[in-house]
Amino acid sequence: MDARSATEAERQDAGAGVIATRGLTKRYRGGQLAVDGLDLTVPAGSVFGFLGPNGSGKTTTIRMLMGLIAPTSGTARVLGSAMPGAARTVLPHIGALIEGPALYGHLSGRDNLLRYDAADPTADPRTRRARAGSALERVGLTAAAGKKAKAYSLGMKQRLGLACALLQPRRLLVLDEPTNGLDPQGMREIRSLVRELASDGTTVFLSSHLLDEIEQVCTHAAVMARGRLIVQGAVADLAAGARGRLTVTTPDTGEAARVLKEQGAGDVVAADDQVTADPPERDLAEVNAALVAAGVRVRGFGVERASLEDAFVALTGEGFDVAG
Ligand SMILES: Nc1ncnc2c1ncn2[C@@H]1O[C@H](COP(=O)(O)OP(=O)(O)OP(=O)(O)O)[C@@H](O)[C@H]1O
Repeated sequence: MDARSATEAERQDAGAGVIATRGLTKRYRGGQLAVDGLDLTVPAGSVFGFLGPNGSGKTTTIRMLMGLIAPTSGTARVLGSAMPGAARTVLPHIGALIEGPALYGHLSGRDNLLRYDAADPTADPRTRRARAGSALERVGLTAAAGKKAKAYSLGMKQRLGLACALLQPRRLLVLDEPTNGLDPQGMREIRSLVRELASDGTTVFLSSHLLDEIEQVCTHAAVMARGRLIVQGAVADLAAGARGRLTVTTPDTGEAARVLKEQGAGDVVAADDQVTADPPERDLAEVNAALVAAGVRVRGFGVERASLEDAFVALTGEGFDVAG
């Protein structure tokens, strides 16, 4: 693949997907089926969110994609080549941040990068400092480059890990839970950095157990539950596949709840001055009219835009509930 020109490589990615797995399965030695028949297609140029509760198989999948462990069965193609066989030629095109960056606490941010770069036999030593400088710039660490890494906040460490991944031009970035353990400010910083990195056309594959994170950052997503793929596609399409909640604002919540149930609404929940429900399969104007006819003082009536969470609940019949 080294012989291919960049445009040829991009054309190939666009056709087959930057990542494409077929029937990818991993059963650990203890018998645990961690990933079960996964068919995943990651389009070129997407920011692809790999979403699932803890233990759903995300890390195991990423480790197979990176050639760190072999699948029990099925195939994984990354940048057009079969893994784990092609790991040596494929991995140089991938920037990865998996399970937190391995940093030397006693070295400065810049020296960590220089050391990381020096471990890459293809990296020209004459341009090393310039590479480190521009990677620091991209992740916003120039001002803190001289500080020891052990004095960095978690968010700064994560950004330094990203800088390592960005030392060379990459066609694909793979980030495993990049905001895990960060405070809200740190999360915001990493999210906006990911958006920025993607804006030049680099495909970004990131895992998360946070639904709203995926909605905020990603163009595409795949949802995992218990090792299986529940759904994948463009985030806008996934959310559109589910109906949002009907919300009625009224002081007469008891009567409103009764009428909504009578009209066929599901999961009716009354609280303070609002009743929410899964909308019934009928013209909502009729539902509104029925409320008014029953004497309910309707002060607000509408269906909220469906979120990815609604889609997940609709698809699995479960809440997207994660412990930690
Ligand atoms: N090395 C291993 N040996 C045996 N079982 C494992 C191993 N690694 C993971 N598992 C099991 O495989 C399942 C999937 O784990 P995995 O780490 O891939 O999920 P995950 O979605 O990445 O979750 P998390 O966000 O908690 O890392 C879990 O039930 C886990 O306990």
